[in-house]
Amino acid sequence: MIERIGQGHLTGLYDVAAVRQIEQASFAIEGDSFPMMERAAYAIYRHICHRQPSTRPIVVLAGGGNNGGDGVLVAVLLHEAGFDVTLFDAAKRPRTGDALLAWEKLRAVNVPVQPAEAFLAYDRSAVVVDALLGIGALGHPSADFAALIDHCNHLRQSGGWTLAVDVPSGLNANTGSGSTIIEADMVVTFIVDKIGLRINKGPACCHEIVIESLQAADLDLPQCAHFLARSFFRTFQPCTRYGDSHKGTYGHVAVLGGDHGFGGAAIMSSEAAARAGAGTVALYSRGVTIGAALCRNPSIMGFDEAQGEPGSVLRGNSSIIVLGPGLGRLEWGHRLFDAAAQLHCRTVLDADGLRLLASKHWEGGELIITPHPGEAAFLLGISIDEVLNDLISAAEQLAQKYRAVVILKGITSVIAKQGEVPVVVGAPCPGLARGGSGDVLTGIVAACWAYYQDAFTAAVIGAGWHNDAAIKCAQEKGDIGMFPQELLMYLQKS
Ligand SMILES: NC(=O)C1=CN([C@@H]2O[C@H](COP(=O)(O)OP(=O)(O)OC[C@H]3O[C@@H](n4cnc5c(N)ncnc54)[C@H](OP(=O)(O)O)[C@@H]3O)[C@@H](O)[C@H]2O)[C@H](O)CC1
Ligand SMILES: [K+]
Repeated sequence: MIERIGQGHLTGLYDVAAVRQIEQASFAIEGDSFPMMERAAYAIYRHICHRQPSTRPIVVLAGGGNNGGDGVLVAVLLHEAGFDVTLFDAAKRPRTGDALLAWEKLRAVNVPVQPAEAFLAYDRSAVVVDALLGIGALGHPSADFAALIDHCNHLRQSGGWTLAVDVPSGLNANTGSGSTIIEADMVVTFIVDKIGLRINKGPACCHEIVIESLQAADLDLPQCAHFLARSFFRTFQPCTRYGDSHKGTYGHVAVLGGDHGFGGAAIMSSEAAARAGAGTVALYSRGVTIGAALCRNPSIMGFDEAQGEPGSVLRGNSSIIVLGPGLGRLEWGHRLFDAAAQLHCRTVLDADGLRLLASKHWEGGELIITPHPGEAAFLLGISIDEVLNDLISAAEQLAQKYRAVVILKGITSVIAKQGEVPVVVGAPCPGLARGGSGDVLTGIVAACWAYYQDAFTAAVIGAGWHNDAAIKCAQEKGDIGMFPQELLMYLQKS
């Protein structure tokens, strides 16, 4: 259980196997599977009516499976309501089961149908309903499907609007991976929220996700992860100050690092800890870095390495150490890493600190580690593709191997701890794709850990808060215009 986050804010993310189980249980209760397909189609139809003018042309791309079946029934509903709808048929073999029943309905009302290849010449600014592939897709889309997906994305770039049925075609609903994927303005996903929509490439292809439960059976199945939506930060202020508090109430963060050439990383991390509300923040670094840090932010305490040992910057063993930003891989960094381990304080470990963790045994305090997929691959001794193809498992393996709370960074981040359901946080923010974003994250997470005693809570709230502030910052400054340290000014903006 995560401190401060009510269960209502954490929603379940499921894999395809769980969806199939729920589907089968629902069909058994209802004694028929077609009514659920009809409810799916009606849900899509309602969203289109709500979002798009009835004068806009609508294209339905329908595959041969049940995802295509949903699309076929949507075309029927739209046609009956007077929309200008054309269905492009991408089935490669005769339809069967529910998909065939849907097709017979379409034939009965004479919806205009064209072969899928004709879509490649379609150039109107339309609403496209993507019903090519759903949770039954196997592997990458075939070449002809990939061409349809590319053309759909091209139309969207030129003013189209795309709604994906259940899953954007080309996206693996379990792993969030894919080569050619539909970019959907809206994804109407059925029964439960699916893990692949929320991790890896999923969030970048699903601009808005709506879950339609379709009155499915309510089974208590294991969740792959929980999801903490950004909306949590609309009402939750992570570093609330209380009237009767003092600086000691909010803990102490000590950033150790910033070797020659990398001073900025340690400066950003310490500044982030201060802005995120740690009671006191100290930076232990090279003299030149300390000078620059104090010029930027005199509220931190700067300790030149010439003045003493790293331990001198702690305030008792409840201090939080940040180790990694600007640590470097030279002898200086190695010494600092060994010295930090000896202090036995709770430690947030990132960047070069993770490289050292892979080669040295950590006998220090409790750890939060914050690898990106490349660092995770290195720490686990596997390839980056293996990490990306199962981010949840990679995060869990790291948590177990290093006995740490893990923030596996990506478009969204996966937070894992042994014995806890992993949590996915965040939403795409291209402005974060630059050096320094991770340094700022470590400072924010350290500050959160200084006032929430629980590491998992600090990691979840810290990672989500960093992402939320970054999105607000990018909205004002632009993805290219924002510097990582500038997101700190948005930590308290509602
Ligand atoms: N009543 C219900 O069953 C409901 C189903 N819903 C919707 O159904 C889909 C899942 O449907 P399913 O038929 O299991 O699978 P899909 O339609 O997603 O995919 C199967 C078809 O796709 C072809 N396929 C598979 N992989 C590829 C690929 N890599 N490239 C191209 N084509 C591919 C496959 O073709 P074959 O030649 O292999 O037969 C099938 O034609 C679910 O997502 C929902 O949308 C609703 O939940 C409502 C109730
Ligand atoms: K689809």
